[in-house]
Amino acid sequence: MPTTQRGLTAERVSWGIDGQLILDDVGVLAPAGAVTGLLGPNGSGKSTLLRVLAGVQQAGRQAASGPGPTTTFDGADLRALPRRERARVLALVEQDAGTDLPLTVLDAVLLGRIPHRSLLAGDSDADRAAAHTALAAAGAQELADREVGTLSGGERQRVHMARALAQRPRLILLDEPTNHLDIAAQLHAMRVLRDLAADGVTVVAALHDLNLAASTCDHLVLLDGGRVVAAGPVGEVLVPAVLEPVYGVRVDVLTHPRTGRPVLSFDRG
Ligand SMILES: Nc1ncnc2c1ncn2[C@@H]1O[C@H](COP(=O)(O)OP(=O)(O)OP(=O)(O)O)[C@@H](O)[C@H]1O
Repeated sequence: MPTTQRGLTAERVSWGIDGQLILDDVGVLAPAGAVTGLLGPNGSGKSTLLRVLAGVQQAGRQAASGPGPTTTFDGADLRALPRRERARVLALVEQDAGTDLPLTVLDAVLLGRIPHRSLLAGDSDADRAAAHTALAAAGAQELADREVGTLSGGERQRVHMARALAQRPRLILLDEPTNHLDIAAQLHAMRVLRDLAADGVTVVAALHDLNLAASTCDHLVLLDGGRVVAAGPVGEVLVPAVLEPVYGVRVDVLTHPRTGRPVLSFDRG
């Protein structure tokens, strides 16, 4: 039965390679207008899951019989959407997505506008305005004329974010969006994600920093070994009983004196 849930719903998602199951019967719910954090140790399957959700990698079937995987957004089957249509709905910001092309930052961000214009048309004034707005929102306006290949890791990260913002997606999937960013830039990036969510966008971000997740996310999905081991509100997932067996560290949870959100402290136990 089709779901009318607003946001992203994925069910029975599996993916494997060379006989090894990397994602094992994963289900994800990412509500619209919320920031969902995708957590898990190295190699737990976060990047693979984001790529499968984005349609870059095809989900496999868990069992030969029974229903196959589903990925729906606002009730529509994402995998059934033509590629161009899907690019109008969702943006994927991958980790360290490099380019060897001699592109300026502005041109790279303008690529985000392609799904929104007719196939033979060039960039319109509106496209360029959208690109500059996205660059400003991502804190990368001063980089507009630079060549992407000459940027630092953190500068490149902002450009990836700007390209996704220029796409004006209703669903944004980000793999480690704070990678390479200094602390002020990390907080800025998470603010951008919160603002998108406030505008009704469905935001899913793979994060390693559990304190950043604690301070920013509404909803969390925790992967371990390619399976979902916990999902729910921040206060239910970021607790020692859930985190300690997954990460193999001791966890203490304090309460932030101003925000009331959890603040985590770790040691090797
Ligand atoms: N194309 C591939 N070929 C072989 N193994 C793969 C492939 N893609 C992913 N894997 C393996 O699948 C597992 C999950 O990888 P994935 O990149 O999804 O994890 P992750 O949770 O994003 O990790 P990290 O936090 O280290 O970025 C890893 O063990 C990885 O080596």
